[in-house]
Amino acid sequence: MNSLFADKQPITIINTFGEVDYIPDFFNNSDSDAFLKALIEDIEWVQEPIWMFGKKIMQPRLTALYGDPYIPYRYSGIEMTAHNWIKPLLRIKDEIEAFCGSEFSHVLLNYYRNGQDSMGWHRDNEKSLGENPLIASVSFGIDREFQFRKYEDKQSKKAVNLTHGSLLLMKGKTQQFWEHQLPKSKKIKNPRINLTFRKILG
Ligand SMILES: O=C(O)CCC(=O)C(=O)O
Ligand SMILES: [Fe+2]
Repeated sequence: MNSLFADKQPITIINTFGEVDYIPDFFNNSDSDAFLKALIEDIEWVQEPIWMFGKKIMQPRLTALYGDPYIPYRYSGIEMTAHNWIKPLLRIKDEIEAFCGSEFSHVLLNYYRNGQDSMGWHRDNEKSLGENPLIASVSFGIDREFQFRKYEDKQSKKAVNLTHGSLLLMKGKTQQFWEHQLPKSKKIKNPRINLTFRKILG
């Protein structure tokens, strides 16, 4: 690992059938506060419809896609065209790339306005991400519980509390063998933003 990051020791969340590492304080508190504010204000948030069991419903969160604007990206049946990078996203991307030692082409952003907003069980296993994608997930705002379960043994579960300024790395065969979700939480009144950096293979 890059020695600049010697103080950022990952915690292992999953180490069978894939690898998931967690770095709670990847960004310090004041940078994280500034990123949360800038992203809420500057990102072009939209609420997209999705088809569920033949019915059109609105996603329970706001989303946006930034990255190379010439590569279209399909996600849960929606074709999204990326907005071009903006400054705060490039600052976050640079830090994550230096830490991971790999590059990303896109970031998918999710804005959970409060505990009623959520994301259901899924895998990020689109063909365009390749066999064993590295997905780098950054969180700002209120803590939310993030859950994993084995795709073929849904009783086998793991959970991690994703805190303000944290980085979660999903690697190797994780997207093949594990699903993940961000469940609703009635008590939570505050917003959270999540960024998943991905590399779309052209
Ligand atoms: O909000 C999160 O922590 C998860 C987001 C996610 O799984 C995704 O964007 O694919
Ligand atoms: Fe995901």
